Amino acid sequence: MTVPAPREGEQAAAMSLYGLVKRFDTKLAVSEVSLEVPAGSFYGLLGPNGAGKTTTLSMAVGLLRPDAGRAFLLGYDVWADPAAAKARLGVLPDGVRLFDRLTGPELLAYHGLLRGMDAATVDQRARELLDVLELGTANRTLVVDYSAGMRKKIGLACALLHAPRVLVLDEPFEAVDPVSAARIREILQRYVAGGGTVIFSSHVMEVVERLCSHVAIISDGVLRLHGTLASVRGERSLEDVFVQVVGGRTSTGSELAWL
Ligand SMILES: Nc1ncnc2c1ncn2[C@@H]1O[C@H](COP(=O)(O)OP(=O)(O)OP(=O)(O)O)[C@@H](O)[C@H]1O
Repeated sequence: MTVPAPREGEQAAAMSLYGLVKRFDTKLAVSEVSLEVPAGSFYGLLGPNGAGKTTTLSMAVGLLRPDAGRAFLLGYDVWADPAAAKARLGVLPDGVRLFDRLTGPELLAYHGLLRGMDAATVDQRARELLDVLELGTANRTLVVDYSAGMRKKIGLACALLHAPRVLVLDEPFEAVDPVSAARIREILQRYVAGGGTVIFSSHVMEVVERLCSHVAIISDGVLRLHGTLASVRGERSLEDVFVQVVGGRTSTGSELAWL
């Protein structure tokens, strides 16, 4: 496939995807997904379970090699020039695979070293992140012993540590308590107001409706709708649009009658 070369740097879209395809055996998980995420947007990727959100985002950030298509991050080819792309990117991956035999501060220090940051900056930012995300009291706990929500939060801290230009977050609010969710929303809103771009996947319409400037809806590996929140939603609620686009089985009223 011929792909127009996106502009690099300041003028580039935060993320450009061209015809991404991924197949697992006979299952076509992602089918020709193309998407442009404007710099400075708060972009929500919506879809039902198994729609292909994680697979798409994994290919977009260089964690899963596409069968076809290309992904650009701020104009840098994620697969051909991974160092340039990944230097500008923070990722909270699905399932948050972490080096979990470390404490939170150790994990952040390790991430900082991998990113080539100086120790004093890492130390100062790590302290702030642990404090803001209310992980400071668990400083001596190994990440392996963290709860699911705490793992999400330390994963987010790792993604933020090097102050990336673009954040890609897989279900950042999943398993997180309401107080922490509010804190995370606040951090992300401030980050976008400061010029950053957030792309995140979610099932929660209310969160997407509250935060996002743009949304995309994916189902069965196909991008069904995308654009600004206002253009996708129109006069309806996002949930109505989602249900209409994604479809789903209609209740007969007699299911699970034995229950
Ligand atoms: N490693 C894998 N091997 C085989 N099939 C896979 C693999 N990863 C994903 N799939 C399949 O690809 C499809 C898309 O999965 P994906 O995890 O991208 O969906 P999702 O939209 O993130 O779902 P959820 O909201 O439930 O997390 C699903 O049918 C899933 O079973």
